[in-house]
Amino acid sequence: MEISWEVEEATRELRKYFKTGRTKSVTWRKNQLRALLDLVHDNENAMFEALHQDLGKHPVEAYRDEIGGVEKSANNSLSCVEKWMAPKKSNIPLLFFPAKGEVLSEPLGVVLIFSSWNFPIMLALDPLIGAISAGNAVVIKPSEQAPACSSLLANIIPRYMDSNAVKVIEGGADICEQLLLQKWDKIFFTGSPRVASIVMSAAAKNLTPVTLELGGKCPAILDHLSNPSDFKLAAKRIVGGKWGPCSGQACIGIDYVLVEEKLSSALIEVLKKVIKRFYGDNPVESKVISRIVNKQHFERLCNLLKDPLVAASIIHGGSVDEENLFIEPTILLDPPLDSQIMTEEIFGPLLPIITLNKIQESIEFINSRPKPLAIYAFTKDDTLKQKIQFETSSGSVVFNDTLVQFLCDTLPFGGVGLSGFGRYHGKYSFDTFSHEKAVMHRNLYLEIEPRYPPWNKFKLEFIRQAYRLNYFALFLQMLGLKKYN
Ligand SMILES: NC(=O)c1ccc[n+]([C@@H]2O[C@H](COP(=O)([O-])OP(=O)(O)OC[C@H]3O[C@@H](n4cnc5c(N)ncnc54)[C@H](O)[C@@H]3O)[C@@H](O)[C@H]2O)c1
Repeated sequence: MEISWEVEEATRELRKYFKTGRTKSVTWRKNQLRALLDLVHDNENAMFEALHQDLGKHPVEAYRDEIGGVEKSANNSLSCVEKWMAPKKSNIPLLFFPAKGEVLSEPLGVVLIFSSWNFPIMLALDPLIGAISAGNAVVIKPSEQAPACSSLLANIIPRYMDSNAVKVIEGGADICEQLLLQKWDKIFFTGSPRVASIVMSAAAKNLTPVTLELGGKCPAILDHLSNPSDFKLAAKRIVGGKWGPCSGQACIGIDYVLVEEKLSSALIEVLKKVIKRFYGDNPVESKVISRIVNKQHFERLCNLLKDPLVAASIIHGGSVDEENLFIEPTILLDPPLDSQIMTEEIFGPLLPIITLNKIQESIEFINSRPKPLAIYAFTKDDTLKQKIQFETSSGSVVFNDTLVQFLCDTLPFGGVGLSGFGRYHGKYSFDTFSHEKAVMHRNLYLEIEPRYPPWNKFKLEFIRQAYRLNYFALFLQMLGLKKYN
């Protein structure tokens, strides 16, 4: 494959600049974070416009889910980066006495960030914050499926940030493939499992580490909530967690709801009322609900509804408007479990409700499917909470709310199994783009001869006792009777 001049030149320049060591200084990192904050501040309206153009996102939703989140994350990194960079002292076991140990976080080098179209600003700039905080040089490849945001980022990033170290390269699959032929020190990918496996195969050629932020089917479990106001609040949060972010086109949005059969009609009634309150009598005219990103995804979602058994399960909504790429908030009751809508990530405004005899069956239901990026559960039952926490596996678990984990910088964000691997946000982003280097300082005295050949029984016994003593010393340290160094 022919590599474009832009791709070759960009990676060559970044590598050369990274080698100068300038990106490693705390001053450079902080200046870049400040520049990013200026960029967001000065271009807020342009971002609102681009997000509206690509996805019909309302400015408040755009600020809540993207622009505000980036500001919050950059401010957090700005105030913590010096602390994160500082070498961390490490206890060294007595076995190695006399010695000192520390852990140094060093930048990985030149990194590549692929972002997705559904949060095109957030998913490009939030990993960038981690990458520059950790002192790396970066290429961002925004999603070509959100073209207004992609070209806005390509236009403004060089005007604010150190363009020797941060570059935006726009394009589709062809450019992605060219980028993947270059050597990177890390690839941070947000997108689908299909493309993730292409990325991982390419990365394997150079043993490049990858972080894969993927999606999946995130379930919401609704338990008995005897207090009617709890039930209503849970239903409201389910609406917020399904249609709130980008009209369901969100990796951590609710994909389907699990509820006991006897509660399903009450749930549907409340959901309908909340949908009406949020989006009005005629949601197609609503200015607060995002549009489907493009015709291809619109058709994909319409096809999910074409299966006659699925169509028969629609109990609310279902209307579509191709011209405006709009699909009404739609609720389906018990579509067949082997239909596409229940086997593939929906990534749109369709909400299947799956009824169970007992809510405890939700554990088995979830465990019989690929590991989701998030599990949401509305319950006050501690036993059920324990079962969900310890008997299922997912990127995150949230009790009695939805989506909030994404904005919480102190928690790691990432998937497991088919929903991806690696984590970011806050300090986790810094770690994702750093190598933790072990440093040990020893002195040139106190030589222990039994560690060297020629071997004999005495040396074996000496090493055995030295290792045991080491554990004894650790035991003393646990009791607070011994301090290393
Ligand atoms: N975990 C998360 O944080 C998160 C966030 C948003 C979306 N997602 C997931 O992303 C998916 C939807 O996003 P998408 O449609 O943008 O995904 P996608 O996999 O189609 O595209 C993601 C990125 O890969 C690039 N790409 C496309 N073809 C490529 C190729 N052949 N080689 C290399 N790169 C290529 C795209 O340009 C884009 O930048 C959903 O599965 C969703 O759950 C996950």
